[in-house]
Amino acid sequence: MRQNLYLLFAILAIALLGFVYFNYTFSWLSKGLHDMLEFTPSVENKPEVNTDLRFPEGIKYNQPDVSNSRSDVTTLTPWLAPIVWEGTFDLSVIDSIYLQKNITVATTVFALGKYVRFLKEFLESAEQHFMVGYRVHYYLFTDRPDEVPMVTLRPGRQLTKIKTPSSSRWQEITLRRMEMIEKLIEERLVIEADYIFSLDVDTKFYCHWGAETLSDIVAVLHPGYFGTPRTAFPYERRPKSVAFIPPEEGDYYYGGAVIGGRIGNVHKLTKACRVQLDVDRANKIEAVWQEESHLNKYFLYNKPSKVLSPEYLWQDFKQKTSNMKVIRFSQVIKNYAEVRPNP
Ligand SMILES: CC(=O)N[C@H]1[C@@H](OP(=O)(O)OP(=O)(O)OC[C@H]2O[C@@H](n3ccc(=O)[nH]c3=O)[C@H](O)[C@@H]2O)O[C@H](CO)[C@H](O)[C@@H]1O
Ligand SMILES: [Mn+2]
Repeated sequence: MRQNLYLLFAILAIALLGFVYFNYTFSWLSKGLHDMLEFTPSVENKPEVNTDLRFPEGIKYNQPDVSNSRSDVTTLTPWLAPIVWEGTFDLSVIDSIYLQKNITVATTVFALGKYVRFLKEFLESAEQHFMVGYRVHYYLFTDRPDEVPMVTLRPGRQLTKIKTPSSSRWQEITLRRMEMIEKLIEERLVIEADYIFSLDVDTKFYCHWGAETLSDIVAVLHPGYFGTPRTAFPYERRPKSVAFIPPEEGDYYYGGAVIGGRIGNVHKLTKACRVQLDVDRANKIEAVWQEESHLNKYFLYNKPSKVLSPEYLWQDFKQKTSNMKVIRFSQVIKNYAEVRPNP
């Protein structure tokens, strides 16, 4: 009798322990599941790419110079951001640092209306020269998905088409790029990429463009205004527009054809420009160079951490100047009246 009682106690104790354990494990499991479901990556909590400049041991490369490698051009801004020119970087050092990071570079391209015709050369030349060796994901905004040419991409590279409404005004197309990039970052790039470049499509790569261009937030010097006095920059000069810059301010004139950087930084930029564009729209004013004017305003008060020389944005019709050792990326010649939907 007494033995039976002991047995009953033992069974009860085991059952109790089992119950407690099961409950604990279950709540732990369900908490994990709950956390997983709750964790929607956003721009705020995006796990950032490691920005340490880690360098593998045992790599042989040239000793750095102690004098400036380029005496004909400025290679630093007054806030000490590098201006990237041929001869200022050692690609083998750059790649030793960045290849091991296993990064993905999102590249946004807009090709609406007749601008789809620029895609073939753009993509084919990008596959030859742009971020070769790195994972690249093109996000192509277009209203003519059926006219997108088939271009063979290197391994590890992909292209996603994003159906985009047409527009009857070219200004509207360039203006809307900011908000579309802002949304794309929020909806996809927080998960899918580490860096982003936004590039004009009426362009072609002629030479290497690689990881030397990566940084927090990257601007490009417009080839038409390198060396121009700031008073002659085509900034927005009407105070009614938020993009207004007074004549005594300004560092450089940046091109709207290239914007780059880490996802979070470019999100900040596109959001700020979109908000400014909305204010202008409400006040019924359109800046003289659309989003490029707002971009210049943004970069005046939020300085870029790296600046690309005109090697990274040339124009095919321009004669090569002596300080241009290479042309990497250039605007092709286009017949504005023929390709744009309106004058
Ligand atoms: C070299 C440079 O910095 N260029 C800038 C300049 O003129 P651009 O003459 O370079 O402007 P653009 O006609 O190339 O338009 C900019 C981009 O918008 C897209 N697009 C435009 C029209 C159209 O019908 N379909 C279409 O897809 C396309 O991706 C094109 O590359 O000023 C524009 C703003 O006004 C942009 O800031 C451009 O980046
Ligand atoms: Mn262009």
